[in-house]
Amino acid sequence: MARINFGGVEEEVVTRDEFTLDHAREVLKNEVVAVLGYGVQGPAQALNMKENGIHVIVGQRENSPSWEKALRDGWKPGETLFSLEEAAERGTILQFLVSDAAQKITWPQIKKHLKPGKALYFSHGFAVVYSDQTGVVPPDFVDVILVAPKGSGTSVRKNFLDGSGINSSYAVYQDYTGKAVERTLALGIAVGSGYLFPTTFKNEVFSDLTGERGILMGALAGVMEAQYKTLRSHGHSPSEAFNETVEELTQSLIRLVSQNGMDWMYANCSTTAQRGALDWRHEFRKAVEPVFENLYNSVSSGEETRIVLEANSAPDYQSKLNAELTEMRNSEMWQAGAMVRSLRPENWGKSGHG
Ligand SMILES: NC(=O)C1=CN([C@@H]2O[C@H](COP(=O)(O)OP(=O)(O)OC[C@H]3O[C@@H](n4cnc5c(N)ncnc54)[C@H](O)[C@@H]3O)[C@@H](O)[C@H]2O)C=CC1
Ligand SMILES: CC(=O)[C@](C)(O)C(=O)O
Ligand SMILES: [Mg+2]
Ligand SMILES: [Mg+2]
Repeated sequence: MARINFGGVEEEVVTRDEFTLDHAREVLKNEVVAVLGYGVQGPAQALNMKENGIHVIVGQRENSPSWEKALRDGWKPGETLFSLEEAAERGTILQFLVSDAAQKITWPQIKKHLKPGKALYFSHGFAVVYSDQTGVVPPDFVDVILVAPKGSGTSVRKNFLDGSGINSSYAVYQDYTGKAVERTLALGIAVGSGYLFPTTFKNEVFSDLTGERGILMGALAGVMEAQYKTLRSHGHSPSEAFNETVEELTQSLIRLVSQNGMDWMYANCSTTAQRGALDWRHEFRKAVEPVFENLYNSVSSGEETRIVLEANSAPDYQSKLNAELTEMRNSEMWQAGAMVRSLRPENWGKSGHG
């Protein structure tokens, strides 16, 4: 494990140079990894592991869209594709990758198939940390481990295919076999992580729920909407408002942040922009700090979990969710966005504008 200095704080990080894929294969050579659930993370982790030479089977509800997707991806019913319970019975490592809400529902079925020495693997601390709400309390005779890729399953797969990797956090909640850490790291490398950083189940879920509700998704959309609305209310055209709010960010500036940090992005903008951004940054921070504090409290109290589980248990959940996403897609701002995207030279002739 390498000790790495992150801005003055030392942390231990595992890279795939240290924990090689060959070593991961050795650790997992007698294991059958059952990936339970084939939604977003399931396909990415299952395919990456399979292509890395790990013995993988998939468990998924039959006659569901995800079952069809598993067939299209080449998993064979009766050989490598089974019902959830059949796969849970056959697997020695059970990767519980149905949605968090479905983990609560399917837990009684899966639990039956946990035998001494098996490992129960999560990509989120959710089910275990909020066990008072989910009922997921693993028996004491299994390893309980976590590898949480810090990105969408789509990126887990895409980065694997282009030879890079995603970063993931890892944690051991319960070490029954004495080999839980080795198993966790081997799985982390096998699913395509570039490096792994340690966490706990609780820290993983608290930071993940905060991040996705915050800057990664919730704040991102909310702040963009606020700026777009302000520009529009002062008479700016949709294309101008969208370009100055989203397109310039995603096509140019955020890429510079990704490459070399915020100061470097600033340094590559005009001195006029730099002066204003350096001043206004403090205004924005002060304005949203209380919102983030409320958010964190809502995560740590279990309120966010309660909302998620309640929403997911509604019979019309999927149609309500689709309606909300459609409303977003059909808003003026994101319709303008679709048109702006179609005007990117690489998209000419593909759709939208004539
Ligand atoms: N989506 C992502 O990219 C990320 C997800 N995670 C975590 O990975 C885990 C899996 O998440 P996703 O892949 O997003 O899940 P998902 O929402 O795509 O659902 C996965 C599967 O759950 C199955 N499912 C849903 N309800 C069910 C039920 N009642 N009975 C049986 N199966 C049911 C669906 O058929 C689907 O194949 C979660 O713990 C999530 O928090 C972690 C990092 C990123
Ligand atoms: C992609 C990811 O890591 C998220 C945003 O936390 C999630 O999908 O839950
Ligand atoms: Mg996340
Ligand atoms: Mg998440």
